[in-house]
Amino acid sequence: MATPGPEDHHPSRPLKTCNDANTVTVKTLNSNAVLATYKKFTCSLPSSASAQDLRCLEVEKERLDHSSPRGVLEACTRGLENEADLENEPGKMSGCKPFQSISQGHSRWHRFFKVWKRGSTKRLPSFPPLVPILSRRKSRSTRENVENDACPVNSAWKNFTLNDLQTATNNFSRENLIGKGGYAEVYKGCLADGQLVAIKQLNKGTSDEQTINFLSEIGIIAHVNHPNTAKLIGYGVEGGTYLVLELSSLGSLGSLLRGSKEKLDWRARYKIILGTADGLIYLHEHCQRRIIHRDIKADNILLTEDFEPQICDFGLAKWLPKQWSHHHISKFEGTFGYFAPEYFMHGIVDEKTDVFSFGVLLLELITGRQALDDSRRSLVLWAKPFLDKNEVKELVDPTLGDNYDQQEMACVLFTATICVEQNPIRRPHMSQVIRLLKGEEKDLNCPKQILRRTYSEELLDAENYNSTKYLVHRPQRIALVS
Ligand SMILES: Nc1ncnc2c1ncn2[C@@H]1O[C@H](COP(=O)(O)OP(=O)(O)OP(=O)(O)O)[C@@H](O)[C@H]1O
Repeated sequence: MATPGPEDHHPSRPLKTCNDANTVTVKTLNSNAVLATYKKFTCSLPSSASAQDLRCLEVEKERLDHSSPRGVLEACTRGLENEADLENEPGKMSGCKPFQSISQGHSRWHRFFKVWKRGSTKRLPSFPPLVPILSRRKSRSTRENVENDACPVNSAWKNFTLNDLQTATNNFSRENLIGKGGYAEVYKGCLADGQLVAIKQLNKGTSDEQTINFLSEIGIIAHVNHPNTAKLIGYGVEGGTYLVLELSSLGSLGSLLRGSKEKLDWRARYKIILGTADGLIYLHEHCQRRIIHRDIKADNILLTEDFEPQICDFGLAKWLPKQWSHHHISKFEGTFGYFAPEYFMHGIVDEKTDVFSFGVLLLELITGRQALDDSRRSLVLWAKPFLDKNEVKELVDPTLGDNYDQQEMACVLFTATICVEQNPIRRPHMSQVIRLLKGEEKDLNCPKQILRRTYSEELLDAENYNSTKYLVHRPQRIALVS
């Protein structure tokens, strides 16, 4: 099976539209829906339900699941509504002032949550309301739970006024523009106390889309705290939606790889590789929630002055409840060149889709080439024949010359090879990846035997592999397809 390129189009897949050069959103075409009650949906999904219906179910599951960003935000909305209700009832709020840390921006947040809520309701035209309608007189303890456990707003974050942000960025001058993505423009800023920051202005799409992107990203970043993930300092909700992050002074790995690569010697590259792997292990395995980033790419790896990588852009990230083997999505977003085949072909999202993207990133760092070249050819397809024959000289970035540690290079090459395996089962988990990168995995020379240990030979046949088998052969976990 070939790695899908931008021109490939699976006959059963929806049409795709481009937001910018390489970032795509593929909109699902709605077919005739067979709608069932929620109960029916949860017991057995009707085979004739459209992708849109299934997406609706996914949204509702997320709303019910307080471990998902949408669930968290829904809980917040209820918290705010209840708070507002109680505020209208004199005496009910005594001694309890929820959301004090954001009181300044309260009405704005309240409006945000309303818009967000409207956004998600819009996607549920045919479903009965699934979230139990809570008593308008909720107990104080329930309200506190919502505040303490669910609200994504961290009290350490600062709520910046528009004036603060304008002053910091010289009124968002072009000279301060340091990055552009599919959803946002990023400006360098200097705060009143001298701290250098990156101010991400989410200004693409409709205002509802901006709100949803903002809340999705903030809902994930609230739970992320690792040396290799981007740090949020605060936010702004006046005159737009803004995230204020610590500035990574070297910018993105993508911009360094596209520019002159002198700075990127092998030591720096190997450090970036190990740090990014650590960040991903944290997201997948050690974070409070199981987070799939979904858009690992060179542009989303920021670098501090000493080349410490920081994974950024959690706009597409997903929380996966522990008991789900994977998530099945019907709206494709991400970046061509980094898509895992099962994501592109079947909409499957799990840790292994991030592992594939990480493998592409490794190839970029080894070769100095981009995930898609100027004629939009895939780096994976270019590299495969050389990887198979272990033709190191052909693969290694000419700007490195012979200035690299051969042992480290061998480990990185091998890891890249198995990370971009077509069959996700053959790919390692991130915790295996780090051991492979450091040369600590014992049986480095016969990895396929190690990786095969829990699955049948048949499943390892990439040619015959398909998503149905993938689901059927993972019975220990519930495959929730939405
Ligand atoms: N904290 C930061 N420090 C320095 N540069 C940054 C920072 N955050 C973002 N950037 C720059 O801005 C660019 C765009 O940022 P980001 O990827 O978060 O935007 P986006 O619109 O969400 O992108 P995408 O289209 O990938 O979703 C990055 O590639 C990087 O060059």
